[in-house]
Amino acid sequence: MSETSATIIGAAGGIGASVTTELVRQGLFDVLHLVDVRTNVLEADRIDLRESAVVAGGVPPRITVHDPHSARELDRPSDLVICAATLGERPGRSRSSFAATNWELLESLAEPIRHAAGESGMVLVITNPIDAMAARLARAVGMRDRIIGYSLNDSTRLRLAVADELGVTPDRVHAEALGVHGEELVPAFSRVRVDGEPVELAPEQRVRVVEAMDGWWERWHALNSGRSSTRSTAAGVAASVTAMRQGRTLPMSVATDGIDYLPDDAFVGYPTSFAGGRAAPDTEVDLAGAERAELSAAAESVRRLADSLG
Ligand SMILES: NC(=O)c1ccc[n+]([C@@H]2O[C@H](COP(=O)([O-])OP(=O)(O)OC[C@H]3O[C@@H](n4cnc5c(N)ncnc54)[C@H](O)[C@@H]3O)[C@@H](O)[C@H]2O)c1
Repeated sequence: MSETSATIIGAAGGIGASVTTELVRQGLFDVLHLVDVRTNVLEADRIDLRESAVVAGGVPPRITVHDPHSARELDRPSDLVICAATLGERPGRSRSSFAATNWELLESLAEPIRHAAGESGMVLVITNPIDAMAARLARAVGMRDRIIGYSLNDSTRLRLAVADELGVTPDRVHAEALGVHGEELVPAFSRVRVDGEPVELAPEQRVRVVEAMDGWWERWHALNSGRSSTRSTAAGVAASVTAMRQGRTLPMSVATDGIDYLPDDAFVGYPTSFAGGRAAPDTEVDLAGAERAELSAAAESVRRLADSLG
């Protein structure tokens, strides 16, 4: 079997380092290419990661370290390119307020990303605001069906909120939060399942669940921890890698092409199929009319934000 490899851009940051640690812990790739402007941090991490794999009883992956410029010279493309690079995000500000600065950064990284993904690699955008960043990146490098935005944390939070409301453990709950990552969420109440069976939440229960979801960012930033959600994101990225390999469907931000009630040229959180190594909205999914309308408005917002980025 050929070697599996991933490139992590922004690998020295909170999210990049946590994701890398989880990929090593779960032994998901044979080769990891770590990319950041802070290569000294990556060199230290390389030593630590290799030792951690040995302590855990596994075989360390081959780890290479690059600055963004030398990443253009990677000799073989990766199966997965993860982008978690950012500059100067201010705590407490909305995700969309980072759009201009982060797009300027991602635009400068577009060529290394395209090169690292080659002809068949997937690109997972974690940098916020993910939907607009994915939309702009797809306009810059093409490969729309290989770019996805990482929004799984929204669905995790919805599962927790539904579980709390129904008094069950979250492992029994299937729930998908669609729409704009974090800011214009569309909880797909029509698709909530407990133990695989459809469950209808009463209107007042839905209100409480929506309040729990909408208030997450404020509650998190009020703690002033200086951290982003490194553990859940790392666990979610590792779970996404496994789901992609198995060709399963996951709620992620995906190109809206093929969904007739959504605008073209946008990205939005939607049940995403990974069959055949490509990301596409799952056309079997049938949402309630109100959910479709909210999703359409969310996708319009993403398209407008992406258009505004020059
Ligand atoms: N999608 C999600 O669910 C989710 C969850 C948490 C955080 N995020 C987002 O992930 C991003 C990263 O967050 P973080 O907490 O790790 O930030 P961070 O500041 O800790 O890390 C960012 C890293 O990017 C690196 N970087 C800057 N310029 C670079 C360049 N030109 N090339 C390569 N690397 C470069 C920095 O050196 C730094 O190591 C943010 O946009 C954050 O909002 C998304």
